[in-house]
Amino acid sequence: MAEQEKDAALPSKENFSEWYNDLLLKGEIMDVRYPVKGLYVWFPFGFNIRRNVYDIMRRLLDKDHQETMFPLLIPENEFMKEAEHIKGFEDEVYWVTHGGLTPLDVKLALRPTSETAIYPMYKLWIRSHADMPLKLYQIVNTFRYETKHTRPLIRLREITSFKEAHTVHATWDDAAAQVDEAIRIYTDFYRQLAVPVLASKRPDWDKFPGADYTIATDALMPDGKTLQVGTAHHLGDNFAKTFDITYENAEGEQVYAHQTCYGVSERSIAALISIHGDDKGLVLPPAIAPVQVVIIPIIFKKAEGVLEACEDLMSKLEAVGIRVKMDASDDRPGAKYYKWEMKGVPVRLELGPRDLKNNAAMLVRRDTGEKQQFSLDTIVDDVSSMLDDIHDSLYEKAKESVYSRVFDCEDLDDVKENLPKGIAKIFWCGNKECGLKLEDDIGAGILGIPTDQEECKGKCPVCGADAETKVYVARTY
Ligand SMILES: Nc1ncnc2c1ncn2[C@@H]1O[C@H](COS(=O)(=O)NC(=O)[C@@H](N)CS)[C@@H](O)[C@H]1O
Ligand SMILES: [Zn+2]
Repeated sequence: MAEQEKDAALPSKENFSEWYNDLLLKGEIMDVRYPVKGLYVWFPFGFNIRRNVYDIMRRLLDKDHQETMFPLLIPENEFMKEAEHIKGFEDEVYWVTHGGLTPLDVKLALRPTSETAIYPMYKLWIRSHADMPLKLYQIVNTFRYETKHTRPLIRLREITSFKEAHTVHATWDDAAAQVDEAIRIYTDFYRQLAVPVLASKRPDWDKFPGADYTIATDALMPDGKTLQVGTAHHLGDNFAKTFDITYENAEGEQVYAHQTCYGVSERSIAALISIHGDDKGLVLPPAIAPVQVVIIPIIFKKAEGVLEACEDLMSKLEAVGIRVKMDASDDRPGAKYYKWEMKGVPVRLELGPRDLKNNAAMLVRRDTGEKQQFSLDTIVDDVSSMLDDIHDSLYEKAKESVYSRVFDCEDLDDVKENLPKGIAKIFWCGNKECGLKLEDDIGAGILGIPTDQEECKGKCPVCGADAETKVYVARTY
């Protein structure tokens, strides 16, 4: 790792963009120095976070999904089948045209997402009711020739951690229920990352190409912009008609199946780093921290049993499944504190000769900096409950930060005044021209109709017609 960049201090989180980019290096998350635009390299520490994050996703999905893997390369004739879908991806798809020096007779798309790789196989696998609901997912890399500003973890050209689920159902309603279940799973997934998300139904012009409708989960970033961190799409029978995915119904007729797909990427990691980090570096929710406790032995001339006591503590903590590391290097304690704070280790345990004499150790919380002595007799339970407290307080703080930046607005001036700070809620009559004019006028996007929207009456700020819904609007990544 290039040491020189790591020495300068981390910029303040006030200048979020510089802080974020510098932290990806100092926190050993991703190295942006790979010589292809939009492609980045995972440092092992960052990759360890990724593994913990996707273990949570797998635990949630494996309850009633199965994981599999489809090919990366999609033949042009399959890719070009779904008209809507092509329109959505034709200027983003990478093509493979040669095998070695030999031009391919059929050029192959690098999957930007995998509907057109998977659904020709679903056609072969779906025969009858008994084959549904089919719920498969894969965690793969996908490729999109993004023309907007690329950013590590946020907007990549190779999405390295694309979790895509693709389900098949007998009816439109069954698929609609699955879309709701997908959003429930995502909300739970993000709760475990201590990241609050707002779910809303995207306006029609912003739905996934080829879908009936899209429900998205957005996270609110420190700079007041929202990041779309997960989406679930009701595909109706659009793709089933294109790929001829049918099953025999009770009356013996062949009917088209109904489908959903839903995806999350490494944006999940961008959100947790951005929302919880501070001016000293990463602040990692314990559930995904590669190191949950770092033990720092405070040694003077003679070790006086400190090292042995630390080793003993380490094995006790490991025995209850806590991820613990001891830093017995000959760095000064202050340098050690700086290093492990930068890497977001939730709890630091300090143990010196005096502590040993008092049969105690010092626990320091990374999120609040609070220091407190605990008896060595109860320290394992104290560490476990401290890790739970850290998660809960990170989540409460993050929720508070979101709610304080969602502004219920009466008119467009109100919206414009509040947009730099976060999300605005404003009435909208629902028709497209008003929506596009609204977006144009405020220079921000309509995120959509909140899924937890209660009935309300008002006037569309553009045309004055009656409106029954308020929508979230925000500047977005
Ligand atoms: N270029 C990108 N870099 C990082 N994440 C991305 C990128 N493009 C999309 N994503 C993430 O991937 C999620 C799913 O992408 S998507 O286009 O909305 N949906 C699909 O591709 C569907 N096939 C569901 S898997 C998005 O919600 C967003 O969080
Ligand atoms: Zn209107």
